[in-house]
Amino acid sequence: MKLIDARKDHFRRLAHEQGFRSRAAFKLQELNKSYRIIGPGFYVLDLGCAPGGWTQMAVKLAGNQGKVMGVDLSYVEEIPGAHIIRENIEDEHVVDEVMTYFGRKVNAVICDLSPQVSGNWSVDHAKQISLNYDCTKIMDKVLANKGNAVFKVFDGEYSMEFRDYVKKKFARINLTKPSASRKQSSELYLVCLGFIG
Ligand SMILES: C[S@@+](CC[C@H](N)C(=O)[O-])C[C@H]1O[C@@H](n2cnc3c(N)ncnc32)[C@H](O)[C@@H]1O
Repeated sequence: MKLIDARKDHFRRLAHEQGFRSRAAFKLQELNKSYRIIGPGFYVLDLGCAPGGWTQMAVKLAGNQGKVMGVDLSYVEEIPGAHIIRENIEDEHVVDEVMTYFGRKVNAVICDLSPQVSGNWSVDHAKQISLNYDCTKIMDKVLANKGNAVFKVFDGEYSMEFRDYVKKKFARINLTKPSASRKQSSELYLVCLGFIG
């Protein structure tokens, strides 16, 4: 077995053992250990949440006093402790649904969006970055002052432009790759701390 397959297998097994729906949950856990994106009592919005690994991890990190909402185009099976809506994040009314559910601004927005991949990297990359810009439109309206965010980024031509766009909105940002993410995949995570608005 190749090393990459062994690592994938390791995180898949771990996800199964610990009841997480995707091994992606461990990427969020690892990022959170380094950057404390989500703390106890946080209100968390998860954009592009299916099948729900990040949402499950967010529920765990935010604890009993926290509140978590997930949004996805796809159906997501119920997750105890989270409110899930099936919506397109490009639709403007998502903001209203978010504010109605939380009743106030949130402490963290987590975005792990991927478009339907075509196999043509430049097209997939451009679409993924465009989804991230849509997330920032929601984020600008719902994230509280000093809140945190994380974005998956398909690395490519427009990544740095996106990083620079987001940079102005936060006190601190860092583009990083958790070890739970395959080395071969061109995905990075942009961690953003201290929303300035
Ligand atoms: C990599 S998956 C997310 C995995 C998730 N974080 C987890 O841990 O289980 C990316 C998701 O983005 C969703 N997505 C893509 N475009 C979307 C859109 N316009 N609105 C809502 N969700 C979208 C996809 O349906 C897909 O479920």
